[in-house]
Formats: sequence, C-alpha cells, structure tokens
Amino acid sequence: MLNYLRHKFALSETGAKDMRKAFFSCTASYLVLMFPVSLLYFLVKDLLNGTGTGAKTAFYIAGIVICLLLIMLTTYIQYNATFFATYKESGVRRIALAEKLRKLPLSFFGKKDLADLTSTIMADCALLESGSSHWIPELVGSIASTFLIAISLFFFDWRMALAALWVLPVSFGIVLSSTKYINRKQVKQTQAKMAFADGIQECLESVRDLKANNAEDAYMVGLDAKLKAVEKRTIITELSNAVFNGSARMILKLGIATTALVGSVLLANGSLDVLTFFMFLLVVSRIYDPMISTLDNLSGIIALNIPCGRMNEILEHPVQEGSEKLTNNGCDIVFEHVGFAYNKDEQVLRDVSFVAKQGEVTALIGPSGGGKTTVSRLAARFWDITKGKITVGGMDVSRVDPETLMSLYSIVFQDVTLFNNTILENIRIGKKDATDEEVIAAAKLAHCDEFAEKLPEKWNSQIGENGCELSGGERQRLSIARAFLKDAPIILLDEATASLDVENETMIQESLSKLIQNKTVMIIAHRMRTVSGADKIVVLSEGAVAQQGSPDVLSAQDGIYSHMVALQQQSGAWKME
Ligand SMILES: Nc1ncnc2c1ncn2[C@@H]1O[C@H](COP(=O)(O)OP(=O)(O)OP(=O)(O)O)[C@@H](O)[C@H]1O
Repeated sequence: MLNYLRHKFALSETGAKDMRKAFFSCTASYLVLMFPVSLLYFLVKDLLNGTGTGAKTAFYIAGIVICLLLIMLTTYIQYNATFFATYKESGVRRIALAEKLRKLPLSFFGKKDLADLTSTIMADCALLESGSSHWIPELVGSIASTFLIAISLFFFDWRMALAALWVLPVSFGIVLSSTKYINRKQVKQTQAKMAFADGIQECLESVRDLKANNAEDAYMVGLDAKLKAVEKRTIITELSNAVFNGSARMILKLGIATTALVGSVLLANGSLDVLTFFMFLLVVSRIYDPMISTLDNLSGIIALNIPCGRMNEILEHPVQEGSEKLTNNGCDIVFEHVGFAYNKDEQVLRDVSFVAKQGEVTALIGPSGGGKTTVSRLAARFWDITKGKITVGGMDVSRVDPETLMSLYSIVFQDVTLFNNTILENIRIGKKDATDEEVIAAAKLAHCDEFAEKLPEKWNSQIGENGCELSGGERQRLSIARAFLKDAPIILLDEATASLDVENETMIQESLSKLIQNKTVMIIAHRMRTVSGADKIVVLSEGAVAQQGSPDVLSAQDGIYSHMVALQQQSGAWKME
C-alpha cells in the first residue's frame, strides 16, 4: 500500500506513511460523528419506554461530554495527520524536485519548457497540498466509515438498510464511470493552460523583438486565441463535472426519501417499530454528508493524476551518475570516435576524434551548426555521448559524477546568464568561498572595474534580472570574471569575446593569456583573428572533423579554414556603397 501511495501521489516514504495515518484518522473522526446519533437513539428509546430516571440523566450528560471530547480528540488527530503532515511533505517534495532538477541531464531540459517546470514546482505542488490535506483522506475516510456504518445498519433492519444505502453504489458508479471521460477533458484543459502560460512567457521574453518588428498586435491575436482555448476547455471540464457530480449528489439525497417512504410503509403494516424508523431517519440525515463533500472533490482527485504524473516524470527520470573521485592524470581532453544525437535519429556528431592538449589552446571553428558548441559541452559531460569515448587526463568523463567533473572546468558561454543580485555576488558564483578582495581582483582582470566603479553602489550595485541593466559587453565581462575567479585547469570559451569591442577584446585577450597558462583551453570563435594565435585548430563541419592541425599547416591547405580566412579578409574590406 505504501509503495502504491508513493507512486500514485508522488510522495516521500514519510509522506506515504503520514497519508496512511490520515486515512485512519479521517475514518475515526467520521465514525465519532455518529456517536451523538446513537446517544439520541437511546434517549428517545428511554423517553418512549418512560425509563428516563435521574441516573439516566447523568449517563446522557456523561455521554454528551464524552462525545464532545472524542470529536475534539479525533479532529485534533485528523488535523495533525492531514494539514501538518501535508505541508511538511509539500516542503520535502519541492526540495526533492529542485534537487532532482539540479542533477538531471540537459537532455531532459531540452524536452521540457520552463513554464512547464515552474508550474510543476509551484502550481502542481500547491494542488497536491489540497489533495493530501482534504480530498484524498476525506474520500478514504468517508468510504471506510460509511461502509462500517452500512454493515451495522443491516443488523438493525436489512430492508431499511437497503432503502437507505442503495444510493451509494449508484452514485459512486456514476462518478467512477465518468472518470476516464473527465480525465481526458482535464488533460486537454491542462494542455491549453500550459500553451497559454508558454505564450505569456514567450511574449515577456521577446517583448523587445515584438516591439522592434511591430508584431505585438499579431502576437496578441495568437495569445488571445490561446486564452479563449483555456476558457473553452475550462467550461467543458467544469460542465462535465457538474453533470456527473450533480447527478450523483441528487441520487444520494434520494436516499432520504426512499428511507422515509419504505419506513412509512413498513411502519403502517406493522413490521417496523417507531424507534428503528426514527434511528434510520437520524442516520440518513448524516450518513451522506461526508460522501457529498467527497463527491465535490472527486474531480479534483481525478485531476491530480496529471500533476502527479509530471512530478513522477521528474522524480523517476534517471540522473547522470558517476564516481565522486577525480582520477585524471593531467588535463588533456581526448575525443575518440565520438558520436552524438540530441534526438534519436538526428545524428549531430559523427566519428569525432581529436586531442586538446594541456598547455595549448585548441580552437574549434567551422560553419554554423557544424557542432562546435556541442563538442565543447560534451567535453564537460553536459550530455552523455552515444558512441565512442571522451577522456580528460585518461579518465572517462562518463564515469565521473557531473558535479565533481565540473570542478575541472571554467566555462564562458555564448549566452551569459546573470542573476538579479550585485556585481560581486554574480562573480562569486565562480567560487562560493572567495573573499571580496579575490572577487574584485578577478573582476579587474576581466576589466569589469571600468563600468562597476562608475555605478552608484559600485561593486555592490544590483544588475537587474539576467543583468538587464548592463550592456552585452559588460555582461560578457562578468562571465569572464567568473572564469578568472574559478581558475579551473580546463577552460571552455564559447564565443567569449564576441560581444566586446575591439579595444576590450584586446585587453581581455591579454588577461586571458595569463589565465590560460598551462591549462587546457578549448575556444570557439567565428572571428579568425581570435583563433589565429591558437596552437591547434579543429574544423568541424556537418558534425565531423573536416581538418585539424596548426594554423600554419591549415593555411597551407585548400580547405574550410583557408576558405574562411579568405572570406573574412574579403568582408573586412567590404564598404557600404
Ligand atoms: N539542445 C539541442 N537540441 C537539439 N538540437 C540541437 C541542440 N543544440 C544544438 N542542436 C543542433 O545540433 C547541431 C549543432 O549545433 P551546435 O550549436 O553545436 O553548432 P555550432 O557549430 O556551435 O553552431 P554556431 O556556430 O551557429 O553556434 C545543429 O544542427 C543544431 O541545430
């Protein structure tokens, strides 16, 4: 049962145990609510028999007090087992999801969009909070308590029990038979909501380009259509729920009428006593209440399948594993017949073999889409390769834990990611325990002082979301400063200086040349000027190595490299006429 609960509701082991406790406590609290009915039954019996003496009064007062205490106690236990446990579990679940996301390979994120993942951690977890604190324990508690009460009713009078209880299987049958149908509607509603959330996110991210292209109105038409789709899907889902649940609720209420009708007939023909009839009327006035509130929530419980499925997809997705020990001897990077595909059947790299030696700069060049960025990221095990082998200092990277492996790398990406924090803290990401002096020294090497010291708060200035208050070149310099601060033995520079002006590029290249001494450097650049000083050039074209060697050797060959150099010389001489 525990394993079933864990998988069904994406729970931790403790969460599953707490949910089981919640089932028992809900059942107990619903059963206890029937105690006053029993007390009333005995009171009416005494009154009818004329046996209500002083001693009995004390019995009833004690009974009322005990009922109240029991109701308070079971409610308290139910609150502990549902609300407190649920919110504790919700915290654990969010942390587990975030931890898992941190460890998942990039291939996972390629298939998921940001809006989807954010909604899983925020909205889906919140939805599951309602499910675990109310709906699910109440469903199980009401079914279990109603079942136990139903059995006891048959001991009193099976005919009256049938008249009172026939509605339960019928109304549940209606709701259960609609489960698949409603589930399908809810899947479509969720898809429409996700498409709309994606649209909003895309609109916010691309607002600059939309304005620049006067495309806001056209985009809004598309967004409006997505919003209308959400509205339509929500109405269909709610209407379907209302039809099935409304019918089930109506049928439940019919139980009171059939109990009264059958009871009156049996009473009239003398085969039922007044007391039993009265007791059944009392029971039917209460027995359906938990069921009715459960039916209201049943569609919510069915809808939990979708968020739980999405959470399980994250929680059960295999992570990249490996040893937490580095066993490399030096830091030469060797690609041996490497093959790789982001998506099955779309081979991106084919039989790529080359060596990037420690103490040398290896430049990856070639036409756009040739696989340069892919190669540099595979070297740091951002993805696992499908064929061949990549080693660092003789150590197979696929056998090392990605976090451990990353300690060997300083990476400057083409697209810089900055955080809404101060300049100092953005650089300190390169080395968490660095002192302010160390951070500023690294920042100065990357020429960040030129803009940081002009800002009102200097190094402690906030730079806005993703560094939106800085220019492209300033953002790039911050990411280079991170690499200086980390000072790892392998450096990957993916178009690191592309957004800098010539003056800054020259200054940073001087600093970089100090940083890269005795290190393994892999550099990707489109400007031939940037790579002309490299020790080795690897030309990648259509996912394969087309040429490799020193710039001098490649210049002498009639290949892609000499062709690219010639083309860039031509474009350097180009003038607007
Ligand atoms: N995350 C991804 N998912 C699927 N395909 C991808 C992904 N990233 C890159 N590709 C594809 O892999 C191929 C190689 O891309 P890559 O970015 O490595 O080329 P590149 O040589 O660095 O290009 P550029 O010089 O334009 O940056 C391209 O066809 C690209 O469309």
